[in-house]
Amino acid sequence: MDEARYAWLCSSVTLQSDKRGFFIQLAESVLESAGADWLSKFGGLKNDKQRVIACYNDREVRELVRGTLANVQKIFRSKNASFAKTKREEADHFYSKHKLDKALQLANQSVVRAPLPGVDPKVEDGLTLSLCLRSRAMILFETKDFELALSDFQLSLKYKLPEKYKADAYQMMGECYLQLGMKDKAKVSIGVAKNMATIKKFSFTNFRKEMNRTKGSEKSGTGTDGLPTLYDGESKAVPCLSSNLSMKRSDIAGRYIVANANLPVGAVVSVEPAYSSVLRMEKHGSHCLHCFKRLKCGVPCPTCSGVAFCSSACQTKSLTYHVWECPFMELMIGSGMSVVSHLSLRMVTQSKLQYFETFISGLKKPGTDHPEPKDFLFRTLMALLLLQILRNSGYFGEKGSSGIDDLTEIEIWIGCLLLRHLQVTQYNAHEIYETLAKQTDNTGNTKTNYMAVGLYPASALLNHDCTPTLARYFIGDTMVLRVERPLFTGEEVSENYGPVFTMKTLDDRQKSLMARYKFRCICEACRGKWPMLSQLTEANVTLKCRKRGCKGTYNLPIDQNKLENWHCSKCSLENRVEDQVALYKSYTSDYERGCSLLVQQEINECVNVMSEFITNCNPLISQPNRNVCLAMEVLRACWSSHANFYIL
Ligand SMILES: C[S@@+](CC[C@H](N)C(=O)[O-])C[C@H]1O[C@@H](n2cnc3c(N)ncnc32)[C@H](O)[C@@H]1O
Repeated sequence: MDEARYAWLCSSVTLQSDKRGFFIQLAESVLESAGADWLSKFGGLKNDKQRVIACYNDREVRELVRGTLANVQKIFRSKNASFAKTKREEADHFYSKHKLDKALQLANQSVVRAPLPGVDPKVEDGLTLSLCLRSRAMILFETKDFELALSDFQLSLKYKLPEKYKADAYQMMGECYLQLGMKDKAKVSIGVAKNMATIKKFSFTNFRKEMNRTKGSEKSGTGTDGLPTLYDGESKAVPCLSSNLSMKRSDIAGRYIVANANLPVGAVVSVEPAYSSVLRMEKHGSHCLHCFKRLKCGVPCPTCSGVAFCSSACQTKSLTYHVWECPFMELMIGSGMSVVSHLSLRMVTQSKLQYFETFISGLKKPGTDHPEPKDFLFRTLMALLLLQILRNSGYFGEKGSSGIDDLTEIEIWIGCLLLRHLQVTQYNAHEIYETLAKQTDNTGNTKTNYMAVGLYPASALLNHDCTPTLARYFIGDTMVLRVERPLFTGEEVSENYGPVFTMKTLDDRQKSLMARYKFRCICEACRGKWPMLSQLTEANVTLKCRKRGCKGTYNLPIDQNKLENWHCSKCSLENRVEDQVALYKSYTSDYERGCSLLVQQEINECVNVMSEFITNCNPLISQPNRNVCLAMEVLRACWSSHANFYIL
């Protein structure tokens, strides 16, 4: 495939990931009907405002664009009380037979589809949701998931659980609190249950016994946030980065980050919550829409059946953006838009219109020029599609227009902002993933599961290197970066954008970085044409000159019977090869010990041993080295087990 076509494909998937979506049809029809002259005129426009207005108003494209946008309507997976009731009854049936897995699966379906109280009064007096939540809570109580059971009982009460079930619900909640070690809350809950006139079977004597049994085991209600702390505190200049990093600029590579102190392996140099992040649409059924935690049983969205949350707290936090997006979710899926496009929309929906109005004037500057008019045209059309969703959702309130009327000034401005987001997110968004491990596997083999994308303004300042200096993992949508080889004052601190030299050929790396990020990589691995891991053997060892700071190296001969001392070609110093080889052998046995620790699941000790191995090897041998590469891989896997980690 020629380079231009490859670049176009790489760029277009950042906009539209599903080829079958209607967006691509719109974009291609506009391209065809507009003709070459209009496209060339469009390519010459100087700013985003002109581009948005041209695509919406120009005679050559107006009918087609507005005609398609007129079809942007609320399409989402709605609630269905009768369906929810049927699923709940099936769940109850399996619960009574003690088939709890099946019961929970059906109860989950019932909860997601049940409408809010009163929406469909014909079915169970409009109270199906509370009944579904109650049924699921009973199942969860039986499976000893007391926290989840408690949350479902609470929600069932919030959603108007019928009187006759209330006393039971409070009693069960009391039991849940007790099991969770929260005796004070248990007392209150049981007290409420006791006072309810309808209570029949509750025995306060039993409760007292339980209270005494759990005496002294009170757990605190809150935990720490589980985030690691930054090495040597936070930088004042770039929040979320360690104080040992600073930003520099170069003509070729723009802004980049350097170490302003020596940094050991394992130092945490960035802990950054996402400025904005979006769950991939494929994961809506399995992960919390807001924090990306895996769902065992989701808290439903009050309006749609397409997404779920791990807790009421996440559901509440999502209200800022999900109210605008929720009614259009199926339309967005049908359009085929990419998660990066969705992220561009989320960067608007997560804040109120008034927030953007405060810096309108700042964005009136001309947008950046783009070399490819077709790419720009497609991005502008996507911005208009996202804008139309906002217009029809009521986001603009009285400042907006409707349908396919002319755009108001503020709508044009938000259209420009969306277009700006669509341009920058493709270079700056990070994939967010979780690590999957098999319960039965003790080889340390894990799989990464790509769940979401996020924007991290501080960490996005890091440039790419085909041999990363940092390992990256996620806790929720917070990104953590850790040093994975010793770094010295003044050295560049880099990330890896995907193509690592161990896995991809030089040609593939160069092609994909150019197509996707528009730069030619000149890192050490690229300049030195380093072989991939599959071509690196244990016998490939390059020794470093022992003089501090000297860059001289020596390739150790494969036949180690003929070892001779070597003179550095840079500084002429004589290096005692036998000493160096003996040292390397002793380090290699540490590496092997690290591998067996991994197999024994001694993660912390494994991290210590591998970190020491990499640190020791650093002054002795140079990259590429098979064992060092593998040790870095092991470190990445171990660290990510503290993060979004899921055992299958
Ligand atoms: C996430 S940004 C990194 C920060 C960027 N340098 C800046 O000034 O905002 C990605 C962009 O940085 C540039 N970049 C990243 N790594 C580079 C490298 N190794 N050499 C040259 N340019 C690079 C490319 O323009 C790329 O699209």
